Amino acid sequence: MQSSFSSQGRGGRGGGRGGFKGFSTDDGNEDGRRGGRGGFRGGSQGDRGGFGGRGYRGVDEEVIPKVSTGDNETEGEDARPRVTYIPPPLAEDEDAIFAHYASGINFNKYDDILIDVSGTNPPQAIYTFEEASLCESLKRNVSKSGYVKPTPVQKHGIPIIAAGRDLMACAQTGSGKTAAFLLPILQKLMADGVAASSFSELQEPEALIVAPTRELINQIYMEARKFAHGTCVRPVVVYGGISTGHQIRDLLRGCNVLCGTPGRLLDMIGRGKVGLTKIRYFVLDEADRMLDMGFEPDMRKIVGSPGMPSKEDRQTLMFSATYPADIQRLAGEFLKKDYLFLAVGVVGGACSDVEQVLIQVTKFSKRDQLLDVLKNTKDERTMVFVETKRQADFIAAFLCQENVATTSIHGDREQREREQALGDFRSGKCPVLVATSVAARGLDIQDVQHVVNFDLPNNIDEYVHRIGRTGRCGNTGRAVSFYDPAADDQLARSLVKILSSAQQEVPAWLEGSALDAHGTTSFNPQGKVFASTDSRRGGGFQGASGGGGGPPVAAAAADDEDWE
Ligand SMILES: Nc1ncnc2c1ncn2[C@@H]1O[C@H](COP(=O)(O)OP(=O)(O)OP(=O)(O)O)[C@@H](O)[C@H]1O
Repeated sequence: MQSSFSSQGRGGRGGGRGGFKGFSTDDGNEDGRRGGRGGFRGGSQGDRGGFGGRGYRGVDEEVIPKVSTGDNETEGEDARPRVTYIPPPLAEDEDAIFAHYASGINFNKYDDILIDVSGTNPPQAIYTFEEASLCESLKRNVSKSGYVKPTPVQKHGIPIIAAGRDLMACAQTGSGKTAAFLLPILQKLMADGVAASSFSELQEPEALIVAPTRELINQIYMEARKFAHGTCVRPVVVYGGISTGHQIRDLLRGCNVLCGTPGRLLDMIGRGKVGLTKIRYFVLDEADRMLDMGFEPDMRKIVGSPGMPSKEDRQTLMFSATYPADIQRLAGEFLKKDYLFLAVGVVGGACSDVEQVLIQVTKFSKRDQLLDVLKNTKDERTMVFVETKRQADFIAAFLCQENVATTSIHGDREQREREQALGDFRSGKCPVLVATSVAARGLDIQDVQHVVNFDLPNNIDEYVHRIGRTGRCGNTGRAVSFYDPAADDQLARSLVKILSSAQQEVPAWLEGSALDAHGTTSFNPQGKVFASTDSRRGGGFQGASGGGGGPPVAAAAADDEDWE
C-alpha cells in the first residue's frame, strides 16, 4: 500500500522528500500536486459517491478553471491552473483573537522537569511573566490569552532571547515553544521602537519565522497576531495554496514579522516584494524538519539571499521537540558559535502526559481494530495518522461508510479543503480527522483526546510529533498505535526507549521484538532518563533516534507527502 502510491511519480520511500521539493518550491507547485492527483481520482470518486455529504468528499472535488483572475501570478511553465484560493477574512473581535483552551491538570508538573542549558554564560531564568519585563500591551495580551505562569521553555527561552543569544531549544510537544520565541521578539521590536509598518512595494521585516507546513505557519501567525494585537507591530503570513496576488496585497500593507513556508517565502523574495536587509531575528520552528534533506536547500537559499544579515549580525533561534544529533551538527552552521542549547526533559522524548498504547495487529486487521478504537472514543476528537495520501482518502472514505463523521487532511487536497477539514475537526462537526504526516507537527487543536497511528511512521521522531497532537499544555491524552510486526519491527527498539523514558508500560511482545530486531539504534530497555544532550558535548541519550544511530534523517516523514 505504502509504496504503491509512488505511482504519482514522486519517488518512493526514502528518496521521497528530496524528490518532492521539486514540486514545492513555490506557488506553482500546487499545480504540481494537481498533476499528481490524476492517478488517484478514479479510485476515490467511486468511494465518494456513497457519502452523501457526511463530511468527506475525497481529494479533488474542485478543479480550478484556467481563467484569468487578474492576479499577478505567473502560471507554471506547463500552464497549469493558477492558485486562486483566497481564505475568508479573519475575525477581528477580541473574543476570537484571544480564544484559547485551558491548561490541564498536569501544567504544574512542568516545574519538575529536568532542565539543562549548555553553552557559556546563560542568563538567569525567569519564574513569572512579570519578570519578563514585557511592555503593557504585551502583558495585557499574554493575560488575555489565559497565560498565568510561563512554561519551562518560556522561563528559560525568553531571557535567553532577550539577552540577544542564539538558541537551539528542545522541549516536549505542546509545552509552549511558540510563545517562548514570539514574546521576546515582539518585546524587543517594541522596545527598540521599530517603525510601524506602512505601505511599500518592498517590505523589509525585522523578524522572519519559517515552519514546514501551511497550517502550522498560519497557526504561528495567528499567535503572533494575537500577541501583537493593539501594538504597532504587524505580522504577515505567506504560504502556498493561496492566491499569491492576495498575499502580496496583504504583505505590501506593511510587515514587521514575516511568517512563511520556505517555498512561498523564496517566491516573495524572488519577486522583490520582501527584502531581508533588516532581519534581526530568524526563527526555525520544527527546526530539525527545516534542516533535514527536504528543506535544507531552501534554508540555505534563504540565509544566502541578497541582503540577509550573516549569522553574526542576526539572532537565529531554533525550536523543536526532537533534534537528531546529525541535524544538531548541521544547525550549528546557521548559529553563532556561542549559541545556547536548552533542553527541557529528554531531548526527543515523548510528552509524558500522553498515555501510549501499542496494539499488535496484522495489515488486514487494522480497519476492524480502528473501528473498535473509535467505538470507545465516540465523539471525542481523534486524529488518525496514516502513511500515504491515498491511504488517508481510503480510510476516511471507509469511516464515512461506517457512519463515523470523518474528514481528512493531506498534501493532495486543495488548500480550501485542507482548511475546511481542520475547521470541521476543530468545531467537532467531524470528530475524526484522518491525516498524513502533514498534520504531525505543531498543530495545536483544542480537545484532541486521541491519536491513532493506523500506520506507524518509519521514524521515531515522527511518532513523537504525531502523538504530541494530544496531551498538550498539561492536559492528558491517549495515543493508540497499531504495530504490524511485518512492517514495523525496525521501530521496535526506538519505541521501547520512547515508552520507557516516558514512564509508560512496555508490552512484553514489543520488548521481544526489540531484542530480535536488527535496528541500528543502541538499546536501553530500562529507559534511562537523561536531561539534555547538546551534541557539542558528544554522546548521551537523545530520545530514541538522536544518538545518531536511527534511520536516515531523510526518512523522517511520510514519503509521498508534499508539506508546503
Ligand atoms: N504559559 C502558558 N500558559 C497557558 N497556556 C500556554 C502557555 N504557553 C503556551 N500555552 C498554550 O499551550 C498550547 C501549546 O503551545 P504551543 O503550540 O506553543 O506548543 P509547542 O511546544 O510549540 O508544541 P509542538 O511541539 O507540538 O509544536 C497553546 O494552546 C498555547 O497557547
